[in-house]
Amino acid sequence: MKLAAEATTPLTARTQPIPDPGDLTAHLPHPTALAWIHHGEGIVAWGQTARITIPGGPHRFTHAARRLSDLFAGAAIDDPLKLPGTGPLAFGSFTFDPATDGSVLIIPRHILGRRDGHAWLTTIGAPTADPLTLTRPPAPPTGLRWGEGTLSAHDWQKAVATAVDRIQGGDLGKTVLARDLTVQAAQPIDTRVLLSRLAARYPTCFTFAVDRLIGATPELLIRRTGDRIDSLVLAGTTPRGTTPGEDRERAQRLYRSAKDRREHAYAADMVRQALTPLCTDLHVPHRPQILTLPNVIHLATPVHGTLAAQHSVLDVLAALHPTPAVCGTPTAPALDLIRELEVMDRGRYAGPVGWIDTDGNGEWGIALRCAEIDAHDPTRARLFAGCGIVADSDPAAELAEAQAKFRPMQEAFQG
Ligand SMILES: C=C(O[C@H]1C=CC=C(C(=O)O)[C@@H]1O)C(=O)O
Repeated sequence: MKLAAEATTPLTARTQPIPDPGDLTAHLPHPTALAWIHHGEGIVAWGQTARITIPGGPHRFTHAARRLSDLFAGAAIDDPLKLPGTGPLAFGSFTFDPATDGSVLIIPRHILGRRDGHAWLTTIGAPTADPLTLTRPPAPPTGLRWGEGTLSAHDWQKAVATAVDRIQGGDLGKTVLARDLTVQAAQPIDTRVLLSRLAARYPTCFTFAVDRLIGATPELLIRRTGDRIDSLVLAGTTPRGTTPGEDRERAQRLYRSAKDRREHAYAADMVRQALTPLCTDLHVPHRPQILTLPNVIHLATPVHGTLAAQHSVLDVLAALHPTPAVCGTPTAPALDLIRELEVMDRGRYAGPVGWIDTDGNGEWGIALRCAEIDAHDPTRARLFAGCGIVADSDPAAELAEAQAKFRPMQEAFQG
């Protein structure tokens, strides 16, 4: 496996407690930013001390973990706080398809964090004068032009109908089909504006940015804090209603829908199976809960467990990804059908996104409700949304669901 890294060796890192900075996104000095924010807490970062690019392959998480621990190994760390997210860490984002290149881990130069009444600034490498000074004020995107992505709405519904036929024919139980939209802005897109809008409007989601991929995902793939792990499995969705009464009625219909409960059970069962061998105890409720977001209502299963051994958060990711929430079940035929019917490369959409520290702790979501800014043209981006497809899925209803899932990012662009 070929890994590219560029680093100051050996790594030095200093974490300093600081007064509460308030809104984390307001302190990002550059349009390119790294972020993981939940309920206004978390970490934002900028600059690059090291970058590990990870090619596709079956052992990509293991190899990424090994390369990262080589970089962290000789580090001289001054961290009086020793909290999750203090000290040096890497942000990461992996491609959805295990076979594709494009996964990345980035050790930033500066990290600003706030959590549980603490706030801190970590500098990796030589100290610099006042890293919290804005060098360029954020500029909202203007002159937006929207376009259909790889498949038109009509062709995507045809793909959904084909998937339903294959599922009814017995090839598989569930797949997940996604589509993309494109947006063109008049100027290079400033990540900070999108981040601050998403974090303010979707505080219960995990607002993230890693290497041009930005979004606010409701789905926590895995959080590892010492030997404790948490996950929030989502699958089964209905768009929000327009009144509280309609919301209640939609939530009840979702909860009672055999189709959505089956779609959800595939995902919750797989997470239980994947985590059981890694844990001494694992709690997966038998019935899902209702999770209401500003745009959609989901079926949700919160999972908690205790790890049996020293597995890093990347080891746990390797066991989980891709879950049926984004791929389907069984995994191999579901992935083949996605490759055949979507006709696009998902890139890092629906892949794991998050951060990992030197102890192997971290928080990783599934990169949903997101956009990827073009690597070669920073005025362009692609938005993604997908839906679980089972034997009785209706293409028109899935299209409406995908449109509701595009809303957070579309509105983040629009203001
Ligand atoms: C694939 C997506 O959502 C997944 C997560 C939650 C609910 C889903 C659903 O009900 O289809 C999907 O499995 C997406 O938002 O692009």
